[in-house]
Amino acid sequence: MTTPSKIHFATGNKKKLEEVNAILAAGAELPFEVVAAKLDLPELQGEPEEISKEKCRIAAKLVGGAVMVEDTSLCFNAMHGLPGPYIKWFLEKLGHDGLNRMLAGFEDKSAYAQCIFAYTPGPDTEPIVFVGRTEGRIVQARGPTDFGWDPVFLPDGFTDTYAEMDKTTKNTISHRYRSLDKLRTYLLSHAASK
Ligand SMILES: O=c1nc[nH]c2c1ncn2[C@H]1C[C@H](O)[C@@H](COP(=O)(O)OP(=O)(O)OP(=O)(O)O)O1
Ligand SMILES: [Mg+2]
Repeated sequence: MTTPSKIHFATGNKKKLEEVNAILAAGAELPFEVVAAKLDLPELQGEPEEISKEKCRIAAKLVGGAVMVEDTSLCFNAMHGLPGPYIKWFLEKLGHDGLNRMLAGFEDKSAYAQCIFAYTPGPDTEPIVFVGRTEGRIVQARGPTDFGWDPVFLPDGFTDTYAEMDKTTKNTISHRYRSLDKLRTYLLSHAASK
């Protein structure tokens, strides 16, 4: 289906919106407009791809048009991918120190950040998903604490945590960048020819 001229990015998270805007602004000019829709979307459970799709269906009904949403997971390999999509509650209840303590009994501190964008051109179309992952490990909190679990995630190949690094660096290596870049490529390839 041809990419519409206007797509809503539905989220309740200001920091996500800032990153999405920055990532899109750093790329080629887009033949469509992305507008923010501040929605309080439910925290669903299940497989991450299904969560993103269902979130997208709900948002598309609310907005009544083309929508993109994303759901972000933080997955501990020692725990076979948990907390995964439930990281929001673990972070809220346990804090950065508690996330480290969860891994105290394990040698393996490796983890990956995963973002799954889901997009639909409208409420009657099945959403499609784009998975982006960044591998790393869980460390003691370092850096500003203004965005979620950024202080405890050290991406592989870096000495700075997500929180410590420049925003522009995070936005070229992050789970969110990798997922959104795939969605952008898809949307561009389906745009009406100019
Ligand atoms: O890059 C990130 N760096 C650090 N923390 C992050 C990041 N991205 C999401 N997060 C946090 C927010 C929430 O505690 C959980 C994901 O839950 P998630 O449902 O996807 O986000 P949310 O409820 O804040 O916003 P939304 O309205 O889009 O669902 O991880
Ligand atoms: Mg959420």
